[in-house]
Amino acid sequence: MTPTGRRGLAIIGGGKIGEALLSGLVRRGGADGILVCERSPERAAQLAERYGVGTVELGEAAVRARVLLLAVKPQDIDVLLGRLAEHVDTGHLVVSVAAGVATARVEAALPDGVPVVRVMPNTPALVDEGMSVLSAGAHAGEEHLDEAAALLAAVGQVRRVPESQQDAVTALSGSGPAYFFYLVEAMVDAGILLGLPRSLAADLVVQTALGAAVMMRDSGEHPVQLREAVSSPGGTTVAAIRELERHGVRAAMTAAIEAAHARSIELGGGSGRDRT
Ligand SMILES: NC(=O)C1=CN([C@@H]2O[C@H](COP(=O)(O)OP(=O)(O)OC[C@H]3O[C@@H](n4cnc5c(N)ncnc54)[C@H](O)[C@@H]3O)[C@@H](O)[C@H]2O)C=CC1
Ligand SMILES: O=C(O)[C@@H]1CCC=N1
Repeated sequence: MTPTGRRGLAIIGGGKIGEALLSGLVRRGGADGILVCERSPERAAQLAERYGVGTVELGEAAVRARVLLLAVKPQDIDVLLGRLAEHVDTGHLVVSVAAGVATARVEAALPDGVPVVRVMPNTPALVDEGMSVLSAGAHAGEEHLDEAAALLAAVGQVRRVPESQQDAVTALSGSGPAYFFYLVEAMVDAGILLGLPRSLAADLVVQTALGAAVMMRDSGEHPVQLREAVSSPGGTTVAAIRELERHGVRAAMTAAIEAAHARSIELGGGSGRDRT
């Protein structure tokens, strides 16, 4: 049963991803109906000022909000769930974005039957270009998945996967923005090495990254075809790509994503199971 008076969403944990989601949701629908519960009073005050949202204690969040979005570190999730359990019932929808943490682990800490949806978002939600991937827990139905999807669609794209794929998703799109930032950092540094001013190098690389991303999204062509179109015979691009291959950049990327996958499993204490 859902007590009347419960409405909207409470974001529990207003850190980097909590803020990324919050900013997009407020931009899209305003601050009304969004609460933030944040352990650090300074951070809570900062978010209240920045986004005009109300800040609440954990118990009040559960009394006032129907959807509880848990955005604390995997290492903090058990303590949070322990405190949350007495305030939650089956009328709530619990959405967890904690990397690696299986829905079964969240469900086990809460009263029986509480619907749980696991989501892996990413920080481009800050600019409405997020990628959020959803999986249902044992007590979450289509309506819960739809509700979580509608929420996250406000800040970017949404996909659904079986929960067993969530650690791979985490390694690819959850952590993925950092790989691109790292690459851009390296390219800007190379431009500086070649004598360009930092701000010009940064502008060139960021616009190039954006243009390349839009082409990959909109052209309908495979990245290999797009790369071939840049690579003139005997030209500059093939000279550069040969060095990337020689230094094992492709293999390094594979190893990096495998390491993120392994770490996601480790953080969660094991791989998530799919619903049967
Ligand atoms: N940063 C990212 O790009 C992404 C993070 N995630 C996941 O989101 C979660 C949060 O990550 P970040 O935002 O990067 O961490 P963060 O450390 O920036 O934020 C966590 C926030 O939770 C607060 N907190 C901790 N325990 C609390 C409690 N009991 N009640 C209220 N607030 C509490 C902390 O004070 C902190 O502000 C993690 O589980 C991570 O795996 C998922 C996708 C992307
Ligand atoms: O690094 C992390 O653990 C989190 C999960 C995905 C992105 N950031």
